[in-house]
Amino acid sequence: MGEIDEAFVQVPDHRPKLSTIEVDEIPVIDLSASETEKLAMEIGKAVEKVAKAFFHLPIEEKRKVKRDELNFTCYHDEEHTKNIRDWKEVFDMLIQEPTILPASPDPDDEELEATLTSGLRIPLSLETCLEYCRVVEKLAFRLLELISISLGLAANRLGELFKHQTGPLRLNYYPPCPFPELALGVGRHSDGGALTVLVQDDVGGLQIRSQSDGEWIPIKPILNAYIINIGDNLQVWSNDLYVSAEHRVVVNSQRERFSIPFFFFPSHYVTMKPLEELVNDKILMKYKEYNWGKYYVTQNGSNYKKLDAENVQIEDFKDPESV
Ligand SMILES: O=C(O)CCC(=O)C(=O)O
Ligand SMILES: [Fe+2]
Repeated sequence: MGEIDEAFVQVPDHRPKLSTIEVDEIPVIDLSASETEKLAMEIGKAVEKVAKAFFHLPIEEKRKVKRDELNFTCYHDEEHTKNIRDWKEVFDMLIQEPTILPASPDPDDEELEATLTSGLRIPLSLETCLEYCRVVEKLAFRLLELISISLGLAANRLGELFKHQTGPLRLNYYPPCPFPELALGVGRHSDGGALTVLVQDDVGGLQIRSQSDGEWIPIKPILNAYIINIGDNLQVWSNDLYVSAEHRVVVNSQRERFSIPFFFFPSHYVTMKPLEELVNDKILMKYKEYNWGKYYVTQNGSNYKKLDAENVQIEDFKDPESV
């Protein structure tokens, strides 16, 4: 079986227990009143086929479209979450045509860069993926409306921040792993944006950390259901009324696994801070403000490889005065 590369090995506290409990704690919401979800599911199946065909290409072919520190789309097989290498391969493409982002993480550099996904020359059907994005973004806007209303805000309050959304669609591929007790497909993290709309196949492996006792709860695959993750942006905007979900992926030695997260990120110029409507003299802002575009670009550049220090995260903006 050989030896595992040290870069993949989790510290003992974060190694997965392979016999996990089965629970039904995750709420399931039926939004099937419109055709949008049905259509998204159908195109989603086509995207899964596209992903399978791409990841089964020889590694040399995939590496021809490999990302680097400056261009953070396309193929990547060296992502480090919390500084440990993930047992996975990914393909990222930006959703908005074009997507506008800061050209560099440097706070003084005001240059912007526009990326057109459909212009890429890639052995993968980008049109199918972009068609899927157009349908899923309708679902994401609808979810944002429901969340805005739940916070006592106007229905379009959050959606307005996504006029020039910056998120990627990601294709995740987890090859079988001979060391599933030592490595993780994705290490523990919460998603950086507002919402993630995730489709997983029937293999299973996604786990979410219970807020009450810290246990890892497996998210059982449900046919034709999306998993919706609350991301860090909603935690900041809602001043901790919504909490981003910590999750990870365990791998197995038998079956490969595919998943497709759609990351819904706001416009690059959005200033991240708790919404004014949700704070007052008594409820203080729990986060200091920061610019979304620079934060995102900084985080992406550093996920690229192993670093000396941990990646930038929302905890870095927690206001010590408010806790
Ligand atoms: O593969 C999954 O189920 C989840 C992947 C994930 O958490 C991510 O890509 O951020
Ligand atoms: Fe995630």
